[in-house]
Amino acid sequence: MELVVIIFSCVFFYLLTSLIYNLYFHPLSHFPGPLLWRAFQFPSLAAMLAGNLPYKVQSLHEKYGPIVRVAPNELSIVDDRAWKEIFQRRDFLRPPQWGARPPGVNAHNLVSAPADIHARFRKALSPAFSEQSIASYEPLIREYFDVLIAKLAKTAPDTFDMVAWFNYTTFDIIGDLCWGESFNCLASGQGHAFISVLLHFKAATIATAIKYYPAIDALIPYITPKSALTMLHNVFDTGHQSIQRRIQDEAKSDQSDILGHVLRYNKNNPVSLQMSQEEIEFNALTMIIGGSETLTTALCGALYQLVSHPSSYQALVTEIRSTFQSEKQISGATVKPLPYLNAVINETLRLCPPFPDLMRRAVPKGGATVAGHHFTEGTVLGVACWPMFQSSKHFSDPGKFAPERWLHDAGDENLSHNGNAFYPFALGPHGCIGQSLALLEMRLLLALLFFHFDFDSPRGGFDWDWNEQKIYWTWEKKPLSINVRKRL
Ligand code: HEM
Repeated sequence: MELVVIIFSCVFFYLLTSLIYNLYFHPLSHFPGPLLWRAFQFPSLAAMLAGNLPYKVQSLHEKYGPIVRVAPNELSIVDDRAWKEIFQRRDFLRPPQWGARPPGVNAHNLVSAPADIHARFRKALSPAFSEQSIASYEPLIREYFDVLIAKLAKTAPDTFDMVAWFNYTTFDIIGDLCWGESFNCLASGQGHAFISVLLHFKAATIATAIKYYPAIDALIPYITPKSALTMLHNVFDTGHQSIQRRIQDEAKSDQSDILGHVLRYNKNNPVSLQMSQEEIEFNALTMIIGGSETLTTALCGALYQLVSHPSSYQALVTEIRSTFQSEKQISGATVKPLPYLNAVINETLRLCPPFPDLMRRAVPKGGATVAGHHFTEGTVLGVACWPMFQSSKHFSDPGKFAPERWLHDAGDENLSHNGNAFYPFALGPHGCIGQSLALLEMRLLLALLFFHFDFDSPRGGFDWDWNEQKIYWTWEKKPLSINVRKRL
């Protein structure tokens, strides 16, 4: 009994002193935010685990202004200067809780790597993401898009869950580019068992939240169900075997895909600059996750918004069908300059950003000045696309889907955008490595779809709002039922 009293007293004393320190003596104590969030870590973690954090952070910015204290040592910033001041610096790294590696994995990936290893990875991967290389992937990408179009055309008019079909497409493509093997989802019309393991973002947020409590984190290896670890190891094993098969396949040695570029880079560089086999495997997995779910979100977002906004839908259809008389004319090069298509993509990435949540970085040694404030080493600064892109300081009528705001001759002075606030792919050394690939895929697929088909929603509108969906780093997407008809 006495021991219990001692333990409770210690916990109470610890919480009380933390509260007093965090509220009155912490270097961030003068920044505004709700009392419990300023005092303790758990409110922001609870919002994250409930799938509400970006929405909550947005409402806090509306109440408290451009800088909000969202945890004792963490600020969220919607001042547009923060993008460049944080993300263009190589020494601003993700806090340790956000770059953890799965149990049993020794290699780093782009997300977990310290600055020097990260720079080595980006150098080794850069040939695979040059404009020239991306253009060389187009025939492979086009093959998958043609399969998707054939599948839709086969039963159209019909209703499809486009979340599933976009998922099949993006996974097949990135699997082929990174592992030299497709997941064959499009051909089979079914998801791959492996994909559902990769898309356990909810579980990943739980694992991250636990990292904030080292005592509980230490117990994780003992309390994690064996089945979960087995599933994870199967994923790594599948990746290992696919990459081995690809390396040993003589016929594919000159193939232009992401893996091919990395293998050629290794061949032509000293060991100190190369990526090890384990590093290639872990990074390939990272790119498979980063290069599929993000694109699925963006494509679903575009379809959701266009079907919900008939005048924007019509403007896009007119642009595509008046530019192209035959499908053969549609290519990466011919879709790139289309103004309305690009405006739709920007507006989609603003209202349905594939990474809506806080991107956190720790202030490096020596401190740093961001958004006019000086911060000491270790302070965590976060920028989140959702509250940044929903801020009326940066976008007029921010909740409205209005691709016209991105056109030079919008004809509506009330629609504006602040380009300095808009980095849906982030920027700098940790910015999205796949940005050009993503833009190629989005432009090409949307152009092909709107060239071939007409779309609408089954009940004349969706009975749910995009931003009702929960967010676990990315959106937990509801099925997107769409009527697909061949164009008249
Ligand atoms: C619309 C599509 C996409 C969007 C909006 C997007 C957005 C982003 C953002 C915001 C980041 C920075 C995350 C952070 O700093 O925490 C990022 C990083 C990354 N993205 Fe993308 N992405 C997209 C597509 C892709 C594709 C197609 C790939 C394929 C390879 C990819 C691979 C990656 C990787 C590997 C990183 C980590 C980069 C690093 O830390 O050096 N992404 N992406």
